[in-house]
Amino acid sequence: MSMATSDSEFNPDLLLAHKLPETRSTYNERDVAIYALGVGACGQDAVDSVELKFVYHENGQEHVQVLPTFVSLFSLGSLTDGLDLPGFKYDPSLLLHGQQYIEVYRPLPSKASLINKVSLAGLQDKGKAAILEIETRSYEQGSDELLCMNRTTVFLRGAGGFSNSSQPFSYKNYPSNQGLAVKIPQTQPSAALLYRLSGDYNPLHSDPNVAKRAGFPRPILHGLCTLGFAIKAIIKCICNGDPSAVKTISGRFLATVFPGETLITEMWLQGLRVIYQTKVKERNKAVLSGYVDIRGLSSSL
Ligand SMILES: CCCCCCCCCCCCC/C=C/C(=O)SCCNC(=O)CCNC(=O)[C@H](O)C(C)(C)COP(=O)(O)OP(=O)(O)OC[C@H]1O[C@@H](n2cnc3c(N)ncnc32)[C@H](O)[C@@H]1OP(=O)(O)O
Repeated sequence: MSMATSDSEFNPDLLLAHKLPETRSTYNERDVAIYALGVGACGQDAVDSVELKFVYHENGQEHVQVLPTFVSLFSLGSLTDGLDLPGFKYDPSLLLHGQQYIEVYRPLPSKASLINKVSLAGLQDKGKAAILEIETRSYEQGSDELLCMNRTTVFLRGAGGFSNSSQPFSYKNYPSNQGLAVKIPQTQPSAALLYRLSGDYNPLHSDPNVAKRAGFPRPILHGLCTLGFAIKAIIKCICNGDPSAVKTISGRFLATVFPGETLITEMWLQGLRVIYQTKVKERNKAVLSGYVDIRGLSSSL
């Protein structure tokens, strides 16, 4: 099935000039802790000395620390209701999260109100699919300080072929240049049901009938949940548990994960870049790969 518009309807100039609406995000210490639990913090040990600070702080919840992948939630506001892009049609039930790129400019406060400025960062025609990239820059309300940036790549199955020409349409407004093995605890069968409470209520992750219509035998795990598990493991193993060491996160979702599967993340340190790959143990299948740039190395490594 192709949801692409006909060539005459597709006008790249119109699409690239299209302004996307700003969104707002407000969160507090409770949201921070629910997110951390959703990506498995303290999942194996309720008093884990590295992970407890993401969920509870002895000096009060205002001191709870925020995992860097928490910022990925700020990109959802513009995406969950669907985007209205002129001359571009797609079937939302066939959408998959393809990649996520994150820059964190300073550690996030335990509660904040943010203004998210959203723009179209890329669009590619891959024939059988279209790839759409949405950039979200999040500013703290009041100080107007830029805290973080997310670039979300959505893989729209069946929406390719819209630029019927010898050179398929490809637009990107950003530069293209942007062994240690660790076992991450098995995800719980309820992992997606807990993670959705952080704000991504897409029924693909909870409703068996919606999952079947999208071509899956059962609901699949959120890509950003898998990313949260992987980056948390890197913080634990490479950053000595310090979430503020993380500067940039990049990940591509290679294959779907089903809640309850065991995730194993392998990581390799190259200077201040950690290259990582996450596999599902039961199927020996790579499901996520990417890199994390860190600010420095702790002396205990
Ligand atoms: C208009 C959009 C509005 C959005 C509205 C609602 C959005 C809601 C919120 C947004 C967040 C997204 C929703 C969240 C959903 C999920 O979490 S889904 C779960 C996480 N994701 C996955 O499980 C996906 C796992 N990956 C796959 O299943 C496959 O990799 C794939 C994406 C289906 C692609 O496989 P395949 O069709 O076999 O592709 P290829 O033939 O290998 O490659 C074709 C070209 O596409 C490029 N490519 C391949 N994979 C990706 C990828 N993950 N990201 C980006 N690009 C990819 C590949 O390089 C090929 O390009 P060329 O080399 O140029 O040919």
